[in-house]
Amino acid sequence: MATVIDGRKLAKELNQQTKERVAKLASRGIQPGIVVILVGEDPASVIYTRNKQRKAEKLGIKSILKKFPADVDQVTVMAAVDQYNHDDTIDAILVQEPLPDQLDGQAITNAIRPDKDIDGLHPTNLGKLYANQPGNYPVACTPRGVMTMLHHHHVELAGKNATIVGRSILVGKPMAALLNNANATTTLASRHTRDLAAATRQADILVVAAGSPHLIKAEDVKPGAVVIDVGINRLSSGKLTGDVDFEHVQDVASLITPVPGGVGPMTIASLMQQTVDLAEWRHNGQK
Ligand SMILES: NC(=O)C1=CN([C@@H]2O[C@H](COP(=O)(O)OP(=O)(O)OC[C@H]3O[C@@H](n4cnc5c(N)ncnc54)[C@H](OP(=O)(O)O)[C@@H]3O)[C@@H](O)[C@H]2O)C=CC1
Ligand SMILES: Nc1nc(=O)c2c([nH]1)NC[C@@H]1CN(c3ccc(C(=O)N[C@@H](CCC(=O)O)C(=O)O)cc3)C=[N+]21
Repeated sequence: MATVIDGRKLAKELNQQTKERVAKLASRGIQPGIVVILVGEDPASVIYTRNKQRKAEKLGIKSILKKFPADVDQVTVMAAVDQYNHDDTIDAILVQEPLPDQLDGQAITNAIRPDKDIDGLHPTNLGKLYANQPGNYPVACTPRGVMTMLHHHHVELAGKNATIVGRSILVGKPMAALLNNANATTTLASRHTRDLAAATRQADILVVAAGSPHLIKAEDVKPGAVVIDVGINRLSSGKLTGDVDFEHVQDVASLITPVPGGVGPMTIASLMQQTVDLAEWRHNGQK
């Protein structure tokens, strides 16, 4: 029977540290600030955005929500990014995914100042991550939160097989890079993977970020594996569920994250942590 990772508890501990760092900055007259750009009314995004706003306020971080209607044009969003790039009270810019089709998300990401790029999606930051460069730069908050969880539970990574299901630029790809940088042997799977079960069964560490409920079943998991479920799926019953058949996989795994209460709260805590990182780096002149 697996040990269930308590993401809420770990997030609380991390948030406490962040709060103390915010207080230290306050004594220097600095308040970290984040702006979330939300286009349209995607219901999931609205909920996440609300959670982020609430947490920021609790920790003493300035938080702005910049909302645009779903039919906003490229020039208007680019102008907003430019405005926050130059706003000295803003340390972190987050453009909520998904964006409507008429917008060029890549161009918007590329317009964000790399030292305010809280999701670590700017090519400069992605390049540093892939090159495994030392130094201070932002990394996508979900994979960062997963790494914090793994370290907290003393999960050995060097020489282990890690399979990541899902290759988005926000989750799967940076997750694979972080695990590979930590000397795990990584397999990055997608819909094109011929034998997904073979890829997941060889994993000592299995991270699932596909957005498909119950994609991973007990027989897909190596006995004793560490299973991290990033998926957030809303069932027709209204209940939230991950990508892993938790009920059965917990009998096979050694460590497992639940949904809700696993990766989600750690994503938000990591977002807050990294907002303070960005504020410290910028104000200390370390780019
Ligand atoms: N807990 C948290 O903090 C967060 C949770 N999420 C959740 O994580 C999930 C993934 O998000 P995101 O990465 O943005 O999603 P995307 O939809 O951008 O990417 C999904 C990825 O999963 C792959 N995939 C989907 N179905 C299968 C399948 N049956 N077999 C193999 N691969 C598959 C896709 O493959 P292909 O590339 O071939 O299409 C794609 O690479 C979602 O449920 C999202 O809500 C996201 C961010 C944070
Ligand atoms: N640019 C961008 N960056 C993101 O990081 C990003 C994004 N866009 N778009 C949407 C996804 C999704 N995401 C979540 C964050 C927190 C929870 C979360 O707090 N979940 C809680 C509770 C959720 C609830 O109960 O409603 C939990 O799992 O326990 C979920 C999902 C960030 N995302």
